Amino acid sequence: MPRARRVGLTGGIASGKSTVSARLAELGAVVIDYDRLARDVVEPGSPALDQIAARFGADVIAPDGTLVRPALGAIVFADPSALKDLEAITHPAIRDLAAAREQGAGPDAIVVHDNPLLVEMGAAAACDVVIVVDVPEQLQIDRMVRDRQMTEQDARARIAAQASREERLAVADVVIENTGTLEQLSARIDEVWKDLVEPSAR
Ligand SMILES: CC(C)(COP(=O)(O)OP(=O)(O)OC[C@H]1O[C@@H](n2cnc3c(N)ncnc32)[C@H](O)[C@@H]1O)[C@@H](O)C(=O)NCCC(=O)NCCS
Ligand SMILES: Nc1ncnc2c1ncn2[C@@H]1O[C@H](COP(=O)(O)OP(=O)(O)OP(=O)(O)O)[C@@H](O)[C@H]1O
Repeated sequence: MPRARRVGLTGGIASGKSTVSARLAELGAVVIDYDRLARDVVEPGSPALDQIAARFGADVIAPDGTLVRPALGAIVFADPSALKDLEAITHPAIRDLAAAREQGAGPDAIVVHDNPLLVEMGAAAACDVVIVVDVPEQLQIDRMVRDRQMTEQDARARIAAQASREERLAVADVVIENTGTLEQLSARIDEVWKDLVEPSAR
């Protein structure tokens, strides 16, 4: 197997993707953070933000012109058709920005697409290697409630809006099980990185 260039990194909400991608960046990967891109495409003055205001109303725009993320989140994670509309507005711009970032990486770079919706966006097949960070649902919920002050109901609504564990695992080339300590996670990432840089027979 040739050395990977485009690596997809995914996992359910609060599975530990950002922790994994931060370590991969330290090891030398160029990381494209899709949650970050999703913020960039709705900056004040962007076409996407104008479309969001037209679809969801003035209540989701603050007086300073920025998106009120909790207000929009409350709408879309309670209503699948509203979420679909939001994604139809933002995902094309997110895809374009990701392609430009990848283009800008050097020819020898290992580019990690850190995308919570890699499976949902149909982007897994275009990756050389797909890494899935996997945790049981209850651990996702515990982390969201503990670290993000979310209610259990909000946490469950976000999980319900995403692909299932099984759907993600079905496209995984590498699974990082994140049920242990941060030290164990770090050691596992180093092992995975070694295999990305110098692939053994996979
Ligand atoms: C609804 C919004 C405003 C809520 O913002 P908020 O600050 O509360 O959450 P944030 O954007 O930081 O996302 C946190 C996590 O929620 C989950 N999540 C975000 N968007 C989605 C979605 N469309 N479907 C399922 N889960 C999602 C992801 O696990 C993500 O890591 C925001 O999530 C958004 O604009 N989503 C649509 C864009 C998108 O699909 N982003 C995901 C990366 S492509
Ligand atoms: N093995 C672990 N042990 C303890 N805490 C962990 C472990 N892995 C991750 N965490 C913590 O869990 C929280 C969620 O992790 P992280 O932000 O990396 O998840 P994520 O998948 O990127 O979430 P999101 O989908 O919202 O972007 C963070 O506070 C992180 O420090």
